[in-house]
Amino acid sequence: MTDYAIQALGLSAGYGGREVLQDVSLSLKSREILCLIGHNGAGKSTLLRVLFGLHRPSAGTMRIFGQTPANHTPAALGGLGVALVPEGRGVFPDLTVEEIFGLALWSASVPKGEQRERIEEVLEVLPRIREFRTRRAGTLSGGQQQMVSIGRALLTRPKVLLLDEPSIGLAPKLFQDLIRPIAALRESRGMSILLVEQNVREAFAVSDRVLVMRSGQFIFEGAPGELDDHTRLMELF
Ligand SMILES: Nc1ncnc2c1ncn2[C@@H]1O[C@H](COP(=O)(O)OP(=O)(O)OP(=O)(O)O)[C@@H](O)[C@H]1O
Repeated sequence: MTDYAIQALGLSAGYGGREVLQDVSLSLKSREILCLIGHNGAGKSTLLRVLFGLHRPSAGTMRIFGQTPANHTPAALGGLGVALVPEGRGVFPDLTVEEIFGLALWSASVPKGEQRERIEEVLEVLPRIREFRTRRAGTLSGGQQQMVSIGRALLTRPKVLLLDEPSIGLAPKLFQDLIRPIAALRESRGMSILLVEQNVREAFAVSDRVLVMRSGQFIFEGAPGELDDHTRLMELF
């Protein structure tokens, strides 16, 4: 068994002939929390979409726990244990939280007899969802919707969680309340997490390693403590 959750080598990707990711290589260790930061448009979301099979790279290879996905689709990557929580939550506003979870369980082909247990597992991590599970997602606050979005991803029991800017629209304290129980899944469930964030203070507090991206390339890799000096951080942005 390899020690790496993700090994990506030489990934390039873009849109309509414009290259956004340029020969990017990244490794995420098993049980590691890696924080990816960078300015708007640097290519962070594109990288997550490539890693989840939503966007096909024009070059490069990927292995998940040492295995090459059979094809470059979310079904194949999901089958190897990868889940993405997209930027902007993406919850269906007219559906209740229970319906959203039901749909996620159905599309992941989780047998009926196991569905209750899966939901209970998610409620253990994010207990506040219980209070609003019968409400339509469109009536929930930003933080509550973010919990639903993360909860939906956890229902598939991922081994690798890709989180795209979960703090957007949340007050720092709310983000802290959200990210800490997710980060704890590394210990309790052996999960590996790739966290794209702008809220560096809270994100660094839970991360083992930081990558900084600029114009589709990594320009820094190191421990969060190396960027405590904000002047350094500003130079990199
Ligand atoms: N579907 C798309 N079609 C065309 N161009 C796109 C598409 N999605 C993203 N881009 C472009 O690709 C570049 C990288 O975008 P991406 O969303 O990956 O950056 P990001 O680092 O996640 O930015 P942000 O922090 O603003 O979310 C940007 O120039 C963006 O305009």
